Amino acid sequence: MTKIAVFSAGSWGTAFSLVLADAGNDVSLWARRGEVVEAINERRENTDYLPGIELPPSIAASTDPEEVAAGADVVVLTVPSQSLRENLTAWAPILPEKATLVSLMKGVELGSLMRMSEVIQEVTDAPADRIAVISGPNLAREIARREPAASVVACVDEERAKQLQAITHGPSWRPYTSVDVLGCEIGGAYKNVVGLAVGMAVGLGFGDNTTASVITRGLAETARLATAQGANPLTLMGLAGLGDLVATCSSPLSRNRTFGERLGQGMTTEEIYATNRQVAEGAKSCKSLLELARRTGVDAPIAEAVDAVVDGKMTALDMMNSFIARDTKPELH
Ligand SMILES: NC(=O)c1ccc[n+]([C@@H]2O[C@H](COP(=O)([O-])OP(=O)(O)OC[C@H]3O[C@@H](n4cnc5c(N)ncnc54)[C@H](O)[C@@H]3O)[C@@H](O)[C@H]2O)c1
Ligand SMILES: O=P(O)(O)OC[C@H](O)CO
Repeated sequence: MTKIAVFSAGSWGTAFSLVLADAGNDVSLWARRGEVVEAINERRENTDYLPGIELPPSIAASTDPEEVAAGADVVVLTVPSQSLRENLTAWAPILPEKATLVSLMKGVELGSLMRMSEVIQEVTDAPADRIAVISGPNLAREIARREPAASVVACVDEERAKQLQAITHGPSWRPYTSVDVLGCEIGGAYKNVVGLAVGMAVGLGFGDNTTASVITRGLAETARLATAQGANPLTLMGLAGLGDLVATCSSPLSRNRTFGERLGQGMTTEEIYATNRQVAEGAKSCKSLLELARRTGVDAPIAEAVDAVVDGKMTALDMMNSFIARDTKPELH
């Protein structure tokens, strides 16, 4: 039985622990708060982040990171992206030396503009071939209900990706391997920004032509940046690109789409933060991705406009109008 440590017990950490448990692994799950640990261990439910879902006994929770990490073959990291560096700096000394480090996060760090696998590498000194990324159309609540879904397990070391594929493949979750870590991470972070823009269109009352147009141009923008950085263009057509983009932009379960919808309805970013505890990564990663695009010399009108709306410098309606008014050009440029 593979021992897997999951940091932490938010929506995705808890739902992915279920995937791992269903696949026959022994899972230890770190939570910040004692009451979450108690609910998981005693009532078999994460009442805060995944209410109504029964968790199997092979998932054991603790607030002690050392206890959670002890003896782990695989360490899964799933805190909000902007908090990874600080948390991982504290955890790095207690992580088993040979463990595979897996990022489930979909964001780009503000300031450093690093992807999550790069932050992991810098903070832990682990070589790139020990770091993997899992990304795809995986809305936590649907996964927790065991609705069938696929995803991508990416690692520059193909053998390690295959090992992870084997230990995560379960009754309702199908992983594919990839060696394109960069493409998967840019796809995962960018779809949140496009999800915000699509949510704004929905909040403004626009229909499927509008959302399909934003999704498609969002995919073009994502692929422009990812390929300029060295990603395989086909990754963006796959589960970690198009797949995740479609799931996020279509689903009322998506926190990013919902955040965008509220902006479209006229709420401010501060008002949304005041009513929502869960992370909408795109509201921060729009800034880091925009800066990454600027430094790479890539045109990123959607990230630029989303950033302006999030900062209250533009309305959602002005954003939509600005997309239409842009200089015309061939589709494939
Ligand atoms: N929820 C999903 O459907 C889903 C699916 C795939 C990937 N993801 C990605 O997984 C990552 C985590 O998302 P989530 O959905 O679990 O978020 P969440 O908001 O549901 O949970 C976040 C977790 O991190 C903890 N946390 C918050 N701030 C923290 C801090 N400063 N330090 C330490 N812990 C902190 C919270 O207590 C909670 O346990 C994000 O990058 C997200 O994009 C989410
Ligand atoms: O709820 P969101 O917007 O963070 O999206 C969740 C997942 O990333 C969908 O795959």
